[in-house]
Amino acid sequence: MARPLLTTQTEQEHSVQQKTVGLLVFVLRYDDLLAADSRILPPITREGAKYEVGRAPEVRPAALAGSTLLLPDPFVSRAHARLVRRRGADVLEDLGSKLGTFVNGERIEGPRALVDGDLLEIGHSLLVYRLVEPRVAVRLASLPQGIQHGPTRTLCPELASMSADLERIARTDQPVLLLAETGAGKEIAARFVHETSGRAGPFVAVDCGAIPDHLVEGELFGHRRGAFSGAVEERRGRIRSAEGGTVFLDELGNLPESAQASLLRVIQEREVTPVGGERAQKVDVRWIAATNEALFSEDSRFRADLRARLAGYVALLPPLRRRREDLGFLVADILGKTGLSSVSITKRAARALFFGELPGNIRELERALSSAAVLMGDGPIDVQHLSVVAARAASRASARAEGSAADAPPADPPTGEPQRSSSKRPTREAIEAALARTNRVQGEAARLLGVHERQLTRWMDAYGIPRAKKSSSEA
Ligand SMILES: Nc1ncnc2c1ncn2[C@@H]1O[C@H](COP(=O)(O)OP(=O)(O)OP(=O)(O)O)[C@@H](O)[C@H]1O
Repeated sequence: MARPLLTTQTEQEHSVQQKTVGLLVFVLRYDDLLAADSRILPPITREGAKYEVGRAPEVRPAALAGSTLLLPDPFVSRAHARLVRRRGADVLEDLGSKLGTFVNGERIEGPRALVDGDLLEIGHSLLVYRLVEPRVAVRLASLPQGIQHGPTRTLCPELASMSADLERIARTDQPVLLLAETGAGKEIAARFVHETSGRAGPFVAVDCGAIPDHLVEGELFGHRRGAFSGAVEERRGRIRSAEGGTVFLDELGNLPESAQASLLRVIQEREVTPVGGERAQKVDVRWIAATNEALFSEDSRFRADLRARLAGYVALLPPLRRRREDLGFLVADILGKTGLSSVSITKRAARALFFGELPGNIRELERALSSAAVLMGDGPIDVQHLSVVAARAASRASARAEGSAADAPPADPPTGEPQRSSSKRPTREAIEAALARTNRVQGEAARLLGVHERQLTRWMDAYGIPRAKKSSSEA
């Protein structure tokens, strides 16, 4: 039969997919959140090839045995589902399993072509489907347990390649600029660069948003005794304290304009003049900066020349919702710190926590799991133990009722797009809801509301809302 000239949308999607390879990642089992046995499964690359998904006879890491993908999960049927490569797409079918096969929380009734980022539930196992370029698939499939990224491993293709780049860049003296949403792991990445750099000096973190404007220069560059009222003794300043090591400028977007000019000189000249001092002092430091602001947008107030100096290597770290394949390692890392020997989670709670947006990223996951681990008693973690999920639902409902900006979805990582900003003052309740949602961290609340932190502070002052924490490290 002659092929129609016009292809259907599905066929067009498939032809796009042919340039990519589908990777199935076993992420975690709801019954054992401490297992940390996430792994990338061998990809199906040949047209018509298939594998069946079934229950492993014993508890062992998920693996392909012959043409069967064996999952170490008693809730998986012996012959549960089938994955077939058909016309360039990976198609998932349920094989009449007892508990069904779910994609993004919906039970599949017929064959379902998978798309990038799909979340699969088979029994009590969570898997993520990712589409990647063939050369990335080959590399990742040869490292099924992921690559090291700071304290944990990553299976996320984008982060894995960024992490490999960061490791190479770390050994040079190139400055690194980390762009990511709040709580997405910027400081973890900065420490990773410092630790792999081989630099003998310390890692000194400076939260540029947490220091009052008039003290920033003294804090960074140090000061002579008597340089200003209150300067009762001489201070080296953070930059000189990092001699031979790394200065991590966190929340760079909040650095006051006057300090931006002075910092530019320090980076260019590699010397620091303390406030009130006359002689410049040589410094040898590596610069890493991080921000969740759109520094590259045209209307950014940030100095372009300083940005250019700090942007030796720019890493756009993915938010947690774009790296759900790492949930298994992250969850095991976070819960490992609680000292518990076993932790499980109900399907309902797992969906509420792992399938949601998580605007506070890893920090939000960390807080949610740490408090759930306390509240669950003998377990498992259920929805009522996840106060963050309930708080978000309540805040959404109240924001909807107020018609306020607090209901806005989380922003994507800074891409150079101008940020949303609103000069219209939200209601007092919307501001309170944003503060409650972010555990009263002002920077994060401002981001939720789509405004600069200073704007939020002005609104809080106008309503008489007590000042909150500038950063989460004050928690
Ligand atoms: N791989 C990991 N394992 C366990 N916890 C992690 C991991 N990565 C990050 N975290 C935790 O998540 C939280 C946020 O990480 P981090 O401070 O690096 O994010 P950030 O992007 O710098 O946040 P902010 O924007 O608020 O400065 C921290 O409490 C950190 O300990």
